[in-house]
Amino acid sequence: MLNGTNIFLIGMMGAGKSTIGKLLAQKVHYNFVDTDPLIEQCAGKSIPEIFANEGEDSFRDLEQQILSQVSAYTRLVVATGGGIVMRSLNWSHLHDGIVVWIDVPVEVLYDRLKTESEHRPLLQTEDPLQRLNDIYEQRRDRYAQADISIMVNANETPEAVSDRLFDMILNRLEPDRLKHDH
Ligand SMILES: Nc1ncnc2c1ncn2[C@@H]1O[C@H](COP(=O)(O)OP(=O)(O)OP(=O)(O)O)[C@@H](O)[C@H]1O
Ligand SMILES: O=C(O)C1=C[C@@H](O)[C@@H](O)[C@H](O)C1
Ligand SMILES: [Mg+2]
Repeated sequence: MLNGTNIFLIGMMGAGKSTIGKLLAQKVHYNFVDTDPLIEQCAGKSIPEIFANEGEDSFRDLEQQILSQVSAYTRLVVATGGGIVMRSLNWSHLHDGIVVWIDVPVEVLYDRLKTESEHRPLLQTEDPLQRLNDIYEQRRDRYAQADISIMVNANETPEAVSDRLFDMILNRLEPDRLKHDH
């Protein structure tokens, strides 16, 4: 049904790409990969260290390289970094697969991230909520280029999101599936 086509999860930091990606991979019997830890392994340092020592452009170069390598494989659910959508070249790889935007209100993102914001270099600022709003505005049009958008509210568990997403993917691939069920 999926024919090995990769599924790429995009969206803001804290949207749940890594959490939901693992659950979705189990449901579709795919392997799960996450570009952020792959970048850390490749660089031999943490993302905050890469940002601090080499700067964001170097991080984005590594991100582009890892995405290109990952895209050579099939049967993957790929959790991406929140900023991967901003390089146009990355879209040539993303569009080889099914792209899913996990869209979460900025206030919910802020609630989730405020206890672990030290791991997100882009939130090292006086007003992280404002910063999240600014980033969302800058990226919204790119995220909206996804094949599937799923809006997630504050009360929906990762399991519920992955169940709903699974149905959305099946319905996109086989729009008549529900009719055949009856
Ligand atoms: N549906 C959800 N409900 C409640 N908490 C969630 C949900 N999804 C994710 N979380 C929590 O939010 C935090 C961020 O989730 P996660 O790391 O999966 O986001 P991400 O999109 O991969 O972020 P990043 O781009 O920074 O890697 C984690 O603590 C996770 O447990
Ligand atoms: O939104 C972003 O630009 C980022 C999100 C994280 O996944 C990491 O890729 C990194 O912290 C940058
Ligand atoms: Mg992640």
